[in-house]
Amino acid sequence: MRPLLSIQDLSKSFVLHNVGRTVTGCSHISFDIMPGEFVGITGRSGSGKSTILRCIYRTNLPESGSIVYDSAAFGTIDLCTCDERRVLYLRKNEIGYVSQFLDALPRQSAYDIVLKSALETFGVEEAEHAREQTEAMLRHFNIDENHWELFPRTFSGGEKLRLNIAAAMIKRPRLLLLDEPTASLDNASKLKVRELIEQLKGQGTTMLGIFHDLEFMEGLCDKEFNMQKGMMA
Ligand SMILES: Nc1ncnc2c1ncn2[C@@H]1O[C@H](COP(=O)(O)OP(=O)(O)OP(=O)(O)O)[C@@H](O)[C@H]1O
Repeated sequence: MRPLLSIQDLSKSFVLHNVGRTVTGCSHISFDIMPGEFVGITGRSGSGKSTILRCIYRTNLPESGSIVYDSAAFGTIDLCTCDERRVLYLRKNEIGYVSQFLDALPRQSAYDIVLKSALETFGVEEAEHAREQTEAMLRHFNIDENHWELFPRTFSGGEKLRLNIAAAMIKRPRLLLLDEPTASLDNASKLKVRELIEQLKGQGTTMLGIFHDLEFMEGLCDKEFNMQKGMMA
């Protein structure tokens, strides 16, 4: 079996033109993720964890190294060098990104946020199916039906997060990137997230996650590594 994601010698630094300095994001990172695996990244604030995830999602353009992803549509593809059109396709169809922040338009209902993802997946010609899937997904992630038409700005942290995960999961990503999704959640909501991750794992989703809370990660990861000053410790 080949890895779903193979990262070799990945480095990214940021040039701060205004102060004439270069800051290391991450340096010489190498690891593999096998299909269905859950890999955890730990490390202090500023150690480079999010930089790795953002390089995979190509929010950051990697500087050197390779991120070889085994895509369903394109076969093996290097996310460091592939063209933007393919990156957008993969974001839409294969790679999901969930953070603690809800990235939604201000006046969009919870239902519409998930429906938008569903329509991107199934196409507007399958609108009825997209609606059914949206409702099933909202129920699956315990979003109260009374909340579906509300703007999620007023939602609790846990509700926003569940909505985020629902919108990401309706696309059935082959690879899910979790960027500290439990930050600022209370213990009950963290447990809920853990349950969701266990469910996703059971469904065979491959995941790479950053968590500050080591207790939370206990027994959850197949592999984990620690970051220190941009490098794998
Ligand atoms: N866009 C950017 N421009 C300049 N410097 C950046 C940028 N993004 C990250 N950095 C720097 O790169 C280093 C690694 O940041 P990164 O966000 O990867 O850390 P992290 O381990 O995820 O931290 P946290 O746990 O606080 O989110 C930090 O020193 C940070 O200031």
